[in-house]
Amino acid sequence: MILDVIVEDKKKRLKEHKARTSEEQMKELALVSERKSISFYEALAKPGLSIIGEFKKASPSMGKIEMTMELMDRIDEYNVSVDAISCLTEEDHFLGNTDYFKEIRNISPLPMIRKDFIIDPYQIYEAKVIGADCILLIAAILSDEQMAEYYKLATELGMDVLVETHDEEEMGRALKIQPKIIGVNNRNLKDFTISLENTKRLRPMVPEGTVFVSESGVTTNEHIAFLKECKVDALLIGGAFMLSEHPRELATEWKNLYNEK
Ligand SMILES: O=P(O)(O)OC[C@@H](O)[C@@H](O)c1c[nH]c2ccccc12
Repeated sequence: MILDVIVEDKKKRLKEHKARTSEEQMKELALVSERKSISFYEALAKPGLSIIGEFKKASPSMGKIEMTMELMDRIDEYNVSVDAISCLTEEDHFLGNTDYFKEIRNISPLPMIRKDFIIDPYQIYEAKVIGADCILLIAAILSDEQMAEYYKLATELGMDVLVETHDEEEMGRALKIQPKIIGVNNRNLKDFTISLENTKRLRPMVPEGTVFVSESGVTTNEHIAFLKECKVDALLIGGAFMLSEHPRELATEWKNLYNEK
């Protein structure tokens, strides 16, 4: 199963990272970091649809993504049309890294989420050090204890957390920690099939006041209309923006479509 492969590769990468900067050092760097986080939560909680625009160079489902524009130009467009940025830092399957993250951090005033497969507190300290405002915790790869512990650690470091779920069981486990932001991934990370029905099915489980994010597979106006019926607070969109030569227009069009009465 691909998710297992990604997590195994992550463990190897983690060893490399720890060999360069020890956990003790990374923790110290995180604790002395003076950067004040920008609220990811607020960016999504405000009235109307919010969009998290993602930057990624590849993915297991899309393969290597041909760049339709320079990184700078893309982020300039995101800066004026979306509410937050997601940047993949996973190296082996998404060709991400922490340097891209920092590069984007330097040219964007928007809150940013570090998108990775977090399985160790080290990555949370590292997220803080590279300037992340939020981290992703994927219920499918974490125990209840890990989810609770990592959520707390990120919060203590001043970051928000997007807890990602994919089915009822994961949603039930995630809700136990009462996260401020919860996401439903429409893509099954075990076999990559996409179903927006996931959002529809799990949406009623989420208590009012919790920010709800629908993630992945959003590519058409029909999808936007469908998700509007589900009443989401935010969408996480990657592929459609990466393949577009005009991500700003697309984001603006979809927001207008969603927000019109
Ligand atoms: O490119 P898409 O289908 O618009 O999806 C974006 C985002 O939801 C997806 O990249 C994602 C959602 N959860 C993840 C967990 C790990 C890696 C990637 C992801």
